[in-house]
Amino acid sequence: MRQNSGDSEQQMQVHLDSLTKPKGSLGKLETYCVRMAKIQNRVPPVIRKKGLYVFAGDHGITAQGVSLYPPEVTYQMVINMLSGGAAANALAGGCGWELAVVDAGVAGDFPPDEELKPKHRFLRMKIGPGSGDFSRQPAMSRGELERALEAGKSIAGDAETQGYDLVAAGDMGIGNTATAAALLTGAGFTAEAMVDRGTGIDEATLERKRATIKQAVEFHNTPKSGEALLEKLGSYDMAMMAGFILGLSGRGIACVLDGFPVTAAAYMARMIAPGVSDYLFAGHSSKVRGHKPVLDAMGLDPVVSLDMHLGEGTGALIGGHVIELGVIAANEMASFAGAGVSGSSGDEEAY
Ligand SMILES: Cc1cc2ncn([C@H]3O[C@H](COP(=O)(O)O)[C@@H](O)[C@H]3O)c2cc1C
Ligand SMILES: O=C(O)c1cccnc1
Repeated sequence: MRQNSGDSEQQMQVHLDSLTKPKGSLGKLETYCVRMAKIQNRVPPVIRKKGLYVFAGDHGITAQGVSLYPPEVTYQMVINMLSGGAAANALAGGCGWELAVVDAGVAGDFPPDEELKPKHRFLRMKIGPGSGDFSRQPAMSRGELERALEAGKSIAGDAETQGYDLVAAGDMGIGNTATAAALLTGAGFTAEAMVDRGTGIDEATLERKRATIKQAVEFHNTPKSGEALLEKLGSYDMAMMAGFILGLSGRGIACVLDGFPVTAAAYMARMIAPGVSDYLFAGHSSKVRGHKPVLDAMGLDPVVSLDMHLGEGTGALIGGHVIELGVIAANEMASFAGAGVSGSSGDEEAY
């Protein structure tokens, strides 16, 4: 049922209260349904198709030794993901999501599709072969930033064309936890709170990563705008992700965020257009120390907290699955009247 006025939240709560369960007993699943109803302007909301977009790109900051893994893993993991072998493939399959891999800025040329034979859609949108090492130069030019944001917005259009009611953003890029920490430190969080072990660096490397990020943020002394931060301290994949989130505005599509890198990109998008918060969900809270404080600052309550720290959209898929279960309940449950079940004697919720 489509709503004509801004009453979809209230109508959704009335619908939930009419179902054969104690009032409010589906807890946060009800909150998710109410938010979905508002985003779709539809009571009850529907989730017909779901799409995960994994944004891949290389990060010049890896030259400073901030990751445990070599940068070529980004390219290799894109091939692995297109062949179906990554964690994102397993979880997307398990939760019924379609997956598309986006080459936003991987260093290295991929073979043509005839040779690659990708099992998933591969969106070739490379802005450049890896972003600049932001400890000594801007991550990208203003022109590249604009192209990355535009490409991301066009992917939001793709999501609508594909018929997705729910999308998720995932990341694949060695060094991206350093980039995320730099963006958020530049935005005003402390490096101490934002820099963590990523793929599992040791104490000495963590110390170097923290010092590198502090120095880079001071070096650029960037104005606190989403665009300026992405240009100086970001990366092609982060900028494209931010563009994707911005481009979802007004399309009635909800977006589930993944872990620390994706949330950093979303934070940049929110600095550019605060209204993006209206259609964002936090799929999970990752083990990276900075993730939860940033979600708190964005007013987002993570659906699950499973100590995951993988990326690729894996946490978003699990959180998105929980949201979907709420929507399924709202669509499939009988009402008190329909099932001939007696309603409550009062109006109050017990909890
Ligand atoms: C095999 C492999 C698969 C991954 N899938 C996601 N990431 C995640 O870990 C990386 C970020 O951590 P850091 O900033 O420490 O490099 C990114 O590639 C991110 O997508 C992976 C990392 C590896 C090694
Ligand atoms: O929080 C995440 O999503 C994350 C953490 C470590 C490495 N890659 C991603």
